[in-house]
Amino acid sequence: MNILEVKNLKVWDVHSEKNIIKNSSFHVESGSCLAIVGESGSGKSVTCRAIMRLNSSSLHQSGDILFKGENLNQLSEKELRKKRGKNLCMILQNGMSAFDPSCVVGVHLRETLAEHFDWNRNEMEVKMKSAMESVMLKNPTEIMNKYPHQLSGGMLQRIMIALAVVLEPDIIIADEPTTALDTISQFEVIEQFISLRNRMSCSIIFISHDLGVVRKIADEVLVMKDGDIVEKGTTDEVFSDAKHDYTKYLVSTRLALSNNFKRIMGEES
Ligand SMILES: Nc1ncnc2c1ncn2[C@@H]1O[C@H](COP(=O)(O)OP(=O)(O)OP(=O)(O)O)[C@@H](O)[C@H]1O
Repeated sequence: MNILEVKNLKVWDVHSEKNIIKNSSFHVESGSCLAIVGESGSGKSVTCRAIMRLNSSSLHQSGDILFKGENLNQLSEKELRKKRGKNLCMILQNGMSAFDPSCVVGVHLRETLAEHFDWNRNEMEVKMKSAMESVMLKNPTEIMNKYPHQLSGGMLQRIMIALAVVLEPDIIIADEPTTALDTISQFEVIEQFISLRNRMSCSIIFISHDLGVVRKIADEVLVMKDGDIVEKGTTDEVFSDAKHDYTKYLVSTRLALSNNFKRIMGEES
């Protein structure tokens, strides 16, 4: 069953009249992970933000975004707000931008949970603590009393994943969630995504430049170039039998890069 079906999505800039997403159609199966790959500027983030209807107001969009059969493109902003977080949850590149810098993270977490659940403060803290421990964050109480700038990028990403564990969304959209992290934190955050996938039955849309990670985490891959989907298929198909020249190029150059990286790190290629 498809949890999300995007049909004929078009996004354009009303000022420049540039077509950013030309005519995209794809689906996400329940419980599966779809990776979106493609060069910088190909339209990966705009596609994901269009699903959540979070693009800036100068970008207009048309088409159908069917979430469990309901067209998100036709909901009012108020109706959609109820779905963001609880049904569709977005984890961004930079954890710092997701948190309010003026309050400790516990306040932000409680405010988010209060929008969706009737839990009292104690119930919220118990659930958040257990979720934070499950993503290997030690001392959750201490962390909840810190401001975002007092925590590392990797910790903030893991707090976002812990929040997703508590919210139990149907779909998590992760837009290059490890780009801003150092190699060790990247590895830890990816491990948490894989464990999240295994524990929860949620679906994931995962944008990444790292084809090594995509190969590890995704069931299906969608390749974008200049606002078009040039290829889609299962991860095995795309990596072993790419049809489009651009995908072949991407797979050969990116895997060569990651093999080189492994060699530098002293690992087998
Ligand atoms: N608010 C905006 N107004 C106008 N153009 C935009 C806006 N946001 C994105 N774009 C343009 O849309 C195109 C696609 O951008 P997008 O951020 O989706 O690329 P991307 O594939 O996610 O790239 P990256 O991998 O670098 O994040 C780019 O040409 C970008 O300049």
